Amino acid sequence: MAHARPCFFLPVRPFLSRQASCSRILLQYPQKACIARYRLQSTKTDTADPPPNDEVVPDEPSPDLSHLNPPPEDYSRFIFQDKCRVTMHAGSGGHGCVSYLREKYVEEGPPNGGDGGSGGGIYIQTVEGLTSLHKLARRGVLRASRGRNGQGKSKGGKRGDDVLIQVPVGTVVREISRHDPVEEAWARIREEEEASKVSKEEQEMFGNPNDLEGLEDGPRETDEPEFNSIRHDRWVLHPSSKPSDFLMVQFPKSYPRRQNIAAMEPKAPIWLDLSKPMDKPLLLAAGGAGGLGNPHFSTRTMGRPKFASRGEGGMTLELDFELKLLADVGLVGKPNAGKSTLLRSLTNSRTRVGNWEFTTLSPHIGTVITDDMKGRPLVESKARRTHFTIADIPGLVEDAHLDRGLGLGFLRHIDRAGILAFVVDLSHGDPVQELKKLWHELGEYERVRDMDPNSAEDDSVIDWNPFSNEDPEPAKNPFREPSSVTLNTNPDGSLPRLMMTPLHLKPWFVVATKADLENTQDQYRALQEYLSAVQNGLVEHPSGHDKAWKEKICAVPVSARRGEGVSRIPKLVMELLE
Ligand SMILES: Nc1nc2c(ncn2[C@@H]2O[C@H](COP(=O)(O)OP(=O)(O)OP(=O)(O)O)[C@@H](O)[C@H]2O)c(=O)[nH]1
Ligand SMILES: [Mg+2]
Repeated sequence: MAHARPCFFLPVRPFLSRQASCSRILLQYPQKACIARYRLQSTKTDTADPPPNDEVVPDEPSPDLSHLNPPPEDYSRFIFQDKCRVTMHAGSGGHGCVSYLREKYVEEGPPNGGDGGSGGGIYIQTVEGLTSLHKLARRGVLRASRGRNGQGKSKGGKRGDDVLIQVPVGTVVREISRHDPVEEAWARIREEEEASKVSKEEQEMFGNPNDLEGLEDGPRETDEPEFNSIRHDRWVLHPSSKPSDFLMVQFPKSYPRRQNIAAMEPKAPIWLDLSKPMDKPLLLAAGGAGGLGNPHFSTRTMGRPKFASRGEGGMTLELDFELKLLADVGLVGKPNAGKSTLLRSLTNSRTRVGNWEFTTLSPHIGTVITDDMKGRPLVESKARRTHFTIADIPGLVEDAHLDRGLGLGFLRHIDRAGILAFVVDLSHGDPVQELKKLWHELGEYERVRDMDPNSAEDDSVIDWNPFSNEDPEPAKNPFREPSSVTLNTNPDGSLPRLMMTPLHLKPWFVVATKADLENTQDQYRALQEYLSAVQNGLVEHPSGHDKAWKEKICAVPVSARRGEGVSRIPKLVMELLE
């Protein structure tokens, strides 16, 4: 029996060969093919070219020049934000529930309203790998969710979801303002107690309470039960109840409550210096405590209370976040000096390079790996470090302190750098004068920084150490005042000061770039002579300080574009890091 042959009609497209589809793309976008060919050619010719100036530049294998002098389409957009302000709302607590047991043959069951869930808290954690605050800045307002209300059958409400803020290592968090409903309620209660104390004293003295003024304010629930004013902001009433039901009800004194974890909050006002990665989050603001269900208020005289308490409001914090990048080496130089090219030649960074000023508009960090990933160091050092980081910031122009160019704002990112590397262009102007001008701008930056009113508050900075095993001091009073918690204080109770080494005391060296260009030897020689004179104390230190660091000042001639001479820099940095 003959079988009918199955016949399939398949679309032709999926069977098009890969080569055919590629050629179709090339037809559609001919410029792409050109770019690819250009890349191939440029790599070939660049590697074949010998360096023109062999005297200054040490012999080294020439790397792929397209990496150090990249074509424009190689640039990746880098969104960077180093400052932002964010408002955060901790969740408020859910309300307690008014309910009673309902069962067959139980006519008037006991109260069984559940407690409200507590509100979600706000936590912060530093994470390695993050480099910018732009994600946080984009959010603007953060809200932790509210706790759910309690339910009948003694069911407690679900607690609100927390908010975790992840920030880069090196973020400084400062409080701008806070609105804490619990704290405000306590302040009101204290005021009322003061006022009632004064009124009692006056009653005793004059014996005429009718003459007194201003004593009607505030909750007087226990004093005058027959004229109860129901405080709806504190109590949830049974839905079927009428105000007249509460005429004879004596409401208990209700004090604002906090969650127990609120004792872990840092002292107000918040000032945190998060300079290390944290393995667990730190609580910034605990959510409001949940309200209590009606069983909490049953007494011998009132077995079935018709009310439950409301949840507490959550705290609102307005915080300022500032990122101070933590790099071991900070590159300081004029625009177009070749800082970014140097960073690219030393690291895998993809910082933008261009032959015009202000190519770099935001700081970039690159990491130099100094071991071969097999435990063997490529650079011998006593410090046994396997890597160090370099920060490239936008160039400094003359009179940057007068807000010329991009100003001095970015210099705060090299505030914490252990070593300063001055990048001077040998092919453009006098490198000695360039170096002096850069030091002058650094001095001006320090002067402006110290004049900053915020720096006066440095005493209150908490350099939070996530690795310390000491727990924050427990609160003595459960209804604590904000100042009762201290975090990582010194034994004498004072807060540790955030230490910033003055810039002139930091080790520094000079990177003389563009040494491959013609007529740069004389400039380099003059620079070297000047630096040895500074080291021997024959001329004034360019910072103008007598006690400035001048132990091992040197200049490294490099052609960052060809990647030549740059291998001296990791060795030098490792020596200085020791
Ligand atoms: N010949 C030569 N050119 C270099 C060298 N280093 C950098 N350049 C060129 O100098 C120009 C500026 O380099 P960048 O690395 O962007 O300079 P920059 O200091 O980062 O500039 P800004 O970001 O504006 O501050 C680019 O065209 C580089 O190719 C070098 O060693 N030799
Ligand atoms: Mg640059």
